Amino acid sequence: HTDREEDYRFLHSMLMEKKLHLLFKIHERLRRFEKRSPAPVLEHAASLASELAEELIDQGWRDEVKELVALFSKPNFKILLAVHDAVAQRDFEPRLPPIPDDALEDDEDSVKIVSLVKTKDPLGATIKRDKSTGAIVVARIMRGGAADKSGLIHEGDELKEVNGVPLEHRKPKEILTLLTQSRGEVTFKIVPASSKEEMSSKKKLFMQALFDYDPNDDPTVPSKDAAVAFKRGDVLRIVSMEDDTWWQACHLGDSNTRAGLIPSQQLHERRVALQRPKALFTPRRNNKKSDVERSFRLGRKSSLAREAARSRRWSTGVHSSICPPTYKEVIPYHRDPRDRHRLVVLVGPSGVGVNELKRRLLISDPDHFGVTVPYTTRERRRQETEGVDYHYVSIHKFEEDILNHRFIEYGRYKGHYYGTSLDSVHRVMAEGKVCLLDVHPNKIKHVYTSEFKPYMVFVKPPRIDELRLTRRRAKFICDEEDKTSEEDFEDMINLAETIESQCGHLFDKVIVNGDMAEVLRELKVDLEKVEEADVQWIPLLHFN
Ligand SMILES: Nc1ncnc2c1ncn2[C@@H]1O[C@H](COP(=O)(O)OP(=O)(O)OP(=O)(O)O)[C@@H](O)[C@H]1O
Repeated sequence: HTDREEDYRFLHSMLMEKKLHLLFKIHERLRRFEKRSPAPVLEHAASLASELAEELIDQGWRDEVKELVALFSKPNFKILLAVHDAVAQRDFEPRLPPIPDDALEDDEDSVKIVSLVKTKDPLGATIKRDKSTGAIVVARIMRGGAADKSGLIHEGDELKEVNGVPLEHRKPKEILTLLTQSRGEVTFKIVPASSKEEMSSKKKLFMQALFDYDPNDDPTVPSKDAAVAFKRGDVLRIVSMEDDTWWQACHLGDSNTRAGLIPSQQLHERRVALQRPKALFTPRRNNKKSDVERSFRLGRKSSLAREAARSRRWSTGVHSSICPPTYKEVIPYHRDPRDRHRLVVLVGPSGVGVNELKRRLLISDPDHFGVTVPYTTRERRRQETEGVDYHYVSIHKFEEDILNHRFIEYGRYKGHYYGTSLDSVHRVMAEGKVCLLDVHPNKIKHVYTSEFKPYMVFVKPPRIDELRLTRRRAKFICDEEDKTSEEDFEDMINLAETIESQCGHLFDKVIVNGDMAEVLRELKVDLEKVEEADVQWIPLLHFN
């Protein structure tokens, strides 16, 4: 922040600078071309240009020819072509030195000399001491790393020397130091493993991480440099599952194609099991009244509906097998613009603000978003409209639909049925809109299908102090009577924990509903990103 005029003037002149605009243009072009992965057509553009210039001189002196020859002679253009050729010839890659003479004198005919050039990246290999023979062997080769790319070092190979230093009687730690300290060319003397089967898995396997992992916080990782950090929701391409404890994976969206170590599902499950299981939490209070299910309404609550919402509490019986979230197998989905939008499902503990978020999203873009119209058996009120507020049906019809499994969920309140039917979701989707639906965690399975390909959003309360502050402030602004008690806030937080621990693996996005404006913005940006993404990641489960 500044008030100084000269700063403004500087900023203004910088933003008006033609060079800056050109840089942006180049940046945009590069981004566009990057997606096409262009390959050079020829490797000697510079010499071609000079040959052409010479020939053109003999072609007479038409204006176009003159212009072209002048262009060819410009230093900028020449440099551009030289850079092009360097890239095309991959001239930037380091050159390997000749093989040392003494290597050829070795009488062990099975010994192999391998020279690799080490950049600042690690070599992409881990070593261990073979317990039976005492030899130093290559334990793992990271897919895509320098060692792997060379194709010359394999798992199980015995390392005899590094840069002429014999490794006999050396500890793996000492060898690691030797390797880390070496820069540029590194020469290995290797006894190749007798026979090693290459892992050849034609099928690509993608896993979405359901937890955050940072190798820097993990004292048990075999090599921090060789490991891959990731966040919940990131997609990893698994390249090897041979090892029970450490898988190898590439981080998608990362320009680095080198594979690294990630904890296997088994390892992470074991680690979580050693921690105190949160899922065994029992809520402090019993539910006040019967579990009158969902609020089948959209707009601001009428006093009656508010009363219903207060008496209603999510059932804590969120039944699903308790297994810690690790990875979820996903497959790429390229949405055709003619395809229906994915269903957006919002889940959260009662009172967290699921309906409020849904309502605001809808208001923000009613042409894009749509919500289902609930069914009810109660009488239509004077100000209500059929098909807008509710679909009014008879008890007989409602019960028939229950038997025919037409409801995603339904409940009874003051003797009347209320419910959301699958048909109403279809209707919104058929209009070409993004259908926003809120469901009880127990009912997720009804919409967790390949047809709906739901994008699951978990709406979570913020920490108690922020929850208290935001809710009370909102009540104050709306001049509403504040009946939300401290216990309600605590229940909400506890229930959110239960839902997350039991259904966390189903959620694509977790959003903390603190400041409403901020949350709305975040959710909109997220939903836009999902829609615009070239590839969306859908759980394989949807297709089973
Ligand atoms: N971020 C927020 N800041 C302030 N107040 C909020 C926020 N989110 C929701 N609220 C308020 O909290 C109350 C409960 O929200 P809402 O009705 O959307 O909850 P819900 O999750 O749909 O619960 P229920 O299923 O019980 O209706 C409403 O008065 C709403 O305006």
